[in-house]
Amino acid sequence: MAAPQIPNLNSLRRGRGRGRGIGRSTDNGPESRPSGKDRIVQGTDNDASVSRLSAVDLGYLTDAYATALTPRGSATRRFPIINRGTYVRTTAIDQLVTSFLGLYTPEQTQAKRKQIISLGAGSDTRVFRILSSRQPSDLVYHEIDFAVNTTSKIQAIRSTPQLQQALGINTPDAEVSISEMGDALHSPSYHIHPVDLRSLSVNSDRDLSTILPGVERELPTLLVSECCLIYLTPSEAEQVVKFFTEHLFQSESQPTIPLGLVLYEPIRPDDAFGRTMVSNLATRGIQLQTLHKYASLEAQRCRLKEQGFGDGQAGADIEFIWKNWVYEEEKERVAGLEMLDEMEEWQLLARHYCIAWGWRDGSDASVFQGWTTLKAQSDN
Ligand SMILES: C[S@@+](CC[C@H](N)C(=O)[O-])C[C@H]1O[C@@H](n2cnc3c(N)ncnc32)[C@H](O)[C@@H]1O
Repeated sequence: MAAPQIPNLNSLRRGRGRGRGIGRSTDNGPESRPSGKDRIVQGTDNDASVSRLSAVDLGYLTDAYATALTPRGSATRRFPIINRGTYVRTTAIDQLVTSFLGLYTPEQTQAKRKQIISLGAGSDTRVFRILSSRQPSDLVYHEIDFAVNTTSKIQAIRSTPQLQQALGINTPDAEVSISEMGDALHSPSYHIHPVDLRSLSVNSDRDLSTILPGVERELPTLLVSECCLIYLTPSEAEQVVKFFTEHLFQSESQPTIPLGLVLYEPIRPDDAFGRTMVSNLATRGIQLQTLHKYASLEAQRCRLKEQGFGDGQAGADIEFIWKNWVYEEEKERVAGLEMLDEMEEWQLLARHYCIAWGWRDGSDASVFQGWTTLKAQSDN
């Protein structure tokens, strides 16, 4: 990239960016005029970042980037059961992601490049944790969210050298561009897209490179929906997944690309705890729209199979993962951080959230090999 096009992240201001052809992001469907419901959904990211910071501050998680990505003044100590839930959810998804990425060898980065696309990434810190440990990068990481949330994230990146360093974009010659509106960011290993997922349609006649610039259609790819698709209607959520399985990563001219999906979402809405969970969220205007359709682990596995991940589907609730994925020593460490005397409440809460994962091997069965060894839950 020629020097005059390289923006300085510290001095860039809204509206002065000189992005490489990244225009104003007004063409992404329903988000141009956010409804009240959309605003509430966008605001759920705040809850997620505050919970993450609470778990970090108390020693559950190590995450050097959580403070920079939580709105100033909003740090709050969560209840012990919430902190433990955040710990299990984060470390379990980390485990799935690490297994997908495989061992890091700086010499072979080009040969083994992979791609992650995080749906509704909000202020998630995973990209900073991963890229800071894989330089030079063997990974292209994409994050999609509403423009309001991508703009805040980009503002945090602009004002925090530590975040820029993690992304490898802290040097004067770094190839990075930010859109005029300050809502899209593109660099060799990291892209932030201000896109309403509901605008991703298999019937779109738009040039794919303009919808999600930087996506490499030939790389083994992992989609992550950490509490995101649940806010869409069942048909919208299905359309989003189809966009990737049938449109972006499927073409007659290339062998099928290895593709996986990791979901984290609530389940079991129909028992007493589930009903209370749903009605508590409803009082805040939050509706978990796919919850009844994918109400059990079995329903999640069927969903994955039907929606293009035919080579493997598995899932487990958070309680199962705590019991079966966390080593005894680590359990003791975590249990020692805070008194958790509401054991029954923890179990109830943890049984109402799950992680489900599914994949198709495509041209390379080794990509998701590691997932076959993870302990999954066979019941409902
Ligand atoms: C509960 S937050 C989770 C954030 C992040 N994945 C995490 O776990 O920390 C849900 C996120 O999904 C995003 N989201 C929900 N519906 C979306 C849509 N239609 N398009 C883009 N992003 C969406 C919200 O804006 C929000 O940032």
